Amino acid sequence: MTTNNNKINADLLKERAKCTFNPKELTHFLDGSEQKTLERKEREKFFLDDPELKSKVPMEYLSHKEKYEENIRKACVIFRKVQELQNEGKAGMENYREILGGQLGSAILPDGNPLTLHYVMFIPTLLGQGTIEQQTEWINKAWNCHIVGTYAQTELGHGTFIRGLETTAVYDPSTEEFILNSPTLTSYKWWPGGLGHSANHAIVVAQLYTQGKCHGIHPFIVELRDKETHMPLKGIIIGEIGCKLGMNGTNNGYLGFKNVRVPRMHMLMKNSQVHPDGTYVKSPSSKLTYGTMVFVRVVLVADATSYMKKAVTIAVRYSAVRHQSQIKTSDPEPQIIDFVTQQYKLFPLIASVFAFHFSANWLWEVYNEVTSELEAGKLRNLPELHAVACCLKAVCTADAALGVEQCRLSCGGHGYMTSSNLPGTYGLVTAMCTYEGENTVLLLQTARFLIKSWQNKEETIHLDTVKYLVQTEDLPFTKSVNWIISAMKQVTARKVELAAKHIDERVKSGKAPEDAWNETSVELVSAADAHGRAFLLQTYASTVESITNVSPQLKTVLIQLQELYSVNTALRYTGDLLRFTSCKGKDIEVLQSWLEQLLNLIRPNAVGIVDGFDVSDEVLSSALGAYDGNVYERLFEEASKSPLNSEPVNKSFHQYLKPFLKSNL
Ligand SMILES: CCCCCCCCCCCCCCCCCCC/C=C/C(=O)SCCNC(=O)CCNC(=O)[C@H](O)C(C)(C)COP(=O)(O)OP(=O)(O)OC[C@H]1O[C@@H](n2cnc3c(N)ncnc32)[C@H](O)[C@@H]1OP(=O)(O)O
Ligand SMILES: Cc1cc2nc3c(=O)[nH]c(=O)nc-3n(C[C@H](O)[C@H](O)[C@H](O)COP(=O)(O)OP(=O)(O)OC[C@H]3O[C@@H](n4cnc5c(N)ncnc54)[C@H](O)[C@@H]3O)c2cc1C
Repeated sequence: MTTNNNKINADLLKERAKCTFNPKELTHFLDGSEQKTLERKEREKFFLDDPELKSKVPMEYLSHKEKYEENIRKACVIFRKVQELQNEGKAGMENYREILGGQLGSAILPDGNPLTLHYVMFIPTLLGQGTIEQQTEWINKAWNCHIVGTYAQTELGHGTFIRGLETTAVYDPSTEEFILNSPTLTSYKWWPGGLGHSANHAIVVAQLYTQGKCHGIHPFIVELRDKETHMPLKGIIIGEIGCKLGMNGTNNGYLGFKNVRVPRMHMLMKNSQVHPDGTYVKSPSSKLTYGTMVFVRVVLVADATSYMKKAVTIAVRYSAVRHQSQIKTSDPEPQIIDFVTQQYKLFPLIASVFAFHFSANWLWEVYNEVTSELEAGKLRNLPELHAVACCLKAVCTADAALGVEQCRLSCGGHGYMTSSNLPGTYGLVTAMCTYEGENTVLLLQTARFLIKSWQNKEETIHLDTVKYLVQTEDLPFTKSVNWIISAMKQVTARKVELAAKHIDERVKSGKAPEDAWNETSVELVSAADAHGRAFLLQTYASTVESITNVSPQLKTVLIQLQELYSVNTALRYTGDLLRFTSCKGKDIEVLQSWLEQLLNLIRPNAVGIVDGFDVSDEVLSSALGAYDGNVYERLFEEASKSPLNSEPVNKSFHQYLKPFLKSNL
């Protein structure tokens, strides 16, 4: 998509003129500093200005096969450039976050990157699960892309219940090898990104058998394809799984094994080991095998934020440019952003970008702290990290998927155009609700931790993220963010208490604990969701309160957005507030009118705030969302790229339509 620098849309000019703060200051705040903004822009330029990373034809007009071929071409260019950055000593986490994620990554490869799994799961698993010797052997090869890997865990029959995986790895002490097999159709690996035709290695998660005993699932490094010819190696059955709702460039694959032998040292042995004679040494915690999933859940919260930033930027700018209908018959057609229902659709989404951003930062820091502790053999904080990562991943990706769809709907018919980039963005975001742990399943993991926390009150008081469960009180209603936070905590605590009580009652009535859990699971999911909301609200409030290094103008906007996020959350949970706190119907009316006031306060700054997100036109890739607001020109320009418009009459007219018309004469 080209950028028209000539003319800025008059409505956008007006919007920018009335903005009460400096959007650049917001950009620096979100990036972390002015220097970090410069680095990000330099990085974007480094990738986006490369002619090799531009497509001649819009990707959506390519066939499935062509799409893959174009994607892998670009992915190789991207990774070569990533290596260049590495060689210049610029291998920071931000490079990977942007080039693999929803910001820069999805601009260059809007249908997903077939090599993402190499960096996001293959290398992290080698680092997290390999011994020092294994890392020495594999990391350099992987890091320098002498090999390309993926993470093959999910099978046709099992994605969630990984203890039920069926792929087997049986140890043979006579050759000191593992023999991998796929004993059933349902044991075939199914889904791994890049597995179809890109990766030549995989971390394969399989049931380990040694000395006649199964020891559960473990990770193995398996070479899949010949280094030179790329042909599948003997005993490897491999292919691509076909078209999906979105992400059709990620080359997800299937994989089966027929007596594939790998050396003993191809089992990643940092946590548990198999000795040459077949003796098995147990891991200090079987859950350490699940470590890569925790890492990805943590980074997905930040990634969901990037997609939301893009979608709301598109929808808000478009809403400022688009005129439709009438508010007063005497007046011209208003900008659709002046309809309060439109503001209600979009402004809470703007606010949620900040909520996600602050929680994602918090989660990343805590993840790093707990990972250092794990390295030192301290496992104490892993359950709490797992619980909070599960619920933030679930809540933020679910909200992001709904939010992107809301943005699409808010753009009316033009939002349905591929060239708005909202359908494609939805395709990428909705997948996040399923991969790396299906959201309901993850909420149930958090619920498990909440129930245990409720039952062990003495310990819970020392756990930062859940101590409120045993400390909450039902404060009298006030029109304040503090009341909303305490009320949402109260809602969560009462939901956890009730769920615990109902499990207990079911067990007492003779139900097995597992059945009692299942029968209570709707309540459990709801409690975990509320916990996620309370966490987002609290983190938002603590972060905004601690900000001292911004101008009063920006601080005012940040507070308004925080208030909007809080009030909107409270109104989404009206039923729960009335049920579990002493607030009354009239208090809900106060919240409703507060929400309306906030929409009105944010209205003049809406375009300024999304400008402050600083998503460049190339990254936005949207006819509706570009900085200049020349929406209609861009829609036409994109339509002209349709291959059908390359000739005035398509040959099918003579072949089908004309004979049909004639036959009706
Ligand atoms: C070094 C280079 C770095 C560069 C990287 C840069 C990265 C930047 C990237 C940014 C962009 C991001 C772009 C991302 C694109 C990503 C594409 C991803 C593609 C998708 C991949 C996948 O989907 S991989 C497959 C994922 N699969 C799953 O998630 C499966 C879900 N299922 C499970 O997790 C589990 O099976 C389960 C939790 C549902 C149940 O397990 P199990 O039955 O064994 O457990 P129990 O329920 O019995 O629980 C037992 C006990 O263990 C606790 N527990 C469970 N899981 C964990 C865990 N992970 N960690 C810690 N503890 C765990 C559980 O709570 C129980 O505890 P109790 O104390 O007994 O209650
Ligand atoms: C785009 C994409 C990319 C992926 N990439 C990879 C990859 O690179 N590597 C890899 O290994 N895997 C990958 N996956 C697989 C992914 O991790 C799984 O699809 C995911 O973990 C969900 O598992 P499932 O498909 O078996 O769903 P299921 O578990 O079958 O879920 C179906 C339904 O059952 C419900 N359900 C299941 N168990 C429970 C329970 N215990 N309690 C309550 N409800 C339950 C779920 O909530 C859901 O509603 C990918 C998936 C997608 C969509």
